[in-house]
Amino acid sequence: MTPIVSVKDVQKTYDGGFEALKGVSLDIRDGEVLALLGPNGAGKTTLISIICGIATATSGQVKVGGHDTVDDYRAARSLIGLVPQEINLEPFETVMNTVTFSRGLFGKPRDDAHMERILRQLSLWDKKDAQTKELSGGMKRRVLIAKALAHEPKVLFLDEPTAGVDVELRRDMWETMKDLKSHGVTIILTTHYIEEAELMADRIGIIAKGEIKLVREKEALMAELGKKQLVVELSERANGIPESLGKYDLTLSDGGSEIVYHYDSRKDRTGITRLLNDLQAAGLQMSDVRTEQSSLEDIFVDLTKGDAR
Ligand SMILES: Nc1ncnc2c1ncn2[C@@H]1O[C@H](COP(=O)(O)OP(=O)(O)OP(=O)(O)O)[C@@H](O)[C@H]1O
Repeated sequence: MTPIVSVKDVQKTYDGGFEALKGVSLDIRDGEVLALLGPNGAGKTTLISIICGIATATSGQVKVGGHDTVDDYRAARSLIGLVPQEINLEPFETVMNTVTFSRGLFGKPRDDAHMERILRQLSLWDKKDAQTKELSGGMKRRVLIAKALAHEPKVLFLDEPTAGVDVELRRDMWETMKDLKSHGVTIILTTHYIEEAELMADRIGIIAKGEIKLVREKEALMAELGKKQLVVELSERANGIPESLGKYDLTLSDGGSEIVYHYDSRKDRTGITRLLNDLQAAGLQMSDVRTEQSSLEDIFVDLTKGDAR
């Protein structure tokens, strides 16, 4: 399937000489929710700004729906809705006018039915005549989404939609995102919250120091969570793994005082009982046994260690 957004070798050096993106390539699939996780200053906003045509790449190419974001800016931009991090609404304007105006900016004809549909979908219909300054923080964020959807884009970028919002509002936002996805909108969301990525995303991308470190199906990452390690502490250091234990996935660690067994905890037979018997039969004395599990958080911390700027 042709990706709805294709990013190829995008590099960005800001005027001061700082390299914020170091050759990023990424394909976004039609209809998916992709969560971009990364520490502060990783380059998430820079990447989104380049895709949306707000910033220019120093080199590389971005296409949206097959349209080059530089050569064919208008066509590419009209397929994109952007919900920024900051709330930037006209305080004295009504919700309806705010959203209608956004549609007009894209040269789209007035469409009252579409306006009603998105305002209802975002639970803002009751507030259509209210001035934006009269709205709660959560409603203002939903108005930003309505604005971004006003011109019927195919792809919606949400830059940290739930940063600094309370738990209840975060849940509301998640419901809104699920609803939009069910209506076929492709969603790219940047977040610091691993829980949010786990809950919302079809795929998870990890970005750090201007580089994409990993893009994986969430299910595959979850399967990774199923991978566990059994660490067997030995009473005496071993020089190597005995040949009789060659059939197990074992590594020797901590200078030979631990044997680590990698296994899949979701399987019916983990092989642990057999391994412990075989260790004993091989003459290895065990002093302790513990299990360890890798989580998305571990993977994230591992990949982005020391990368926050
Ligand atoms: N206009 C600019 N001029 C110079 N440097 C900039 C500019 N905008 C961003 N940067 C730098 O580029 C890097 C990436 O910034 P960016 O805003 O893309 O990160 P981010 O991943 O979105 O971070 P956060 O999670 O804090 O929003 C940072 O080191 C930032 O200081």
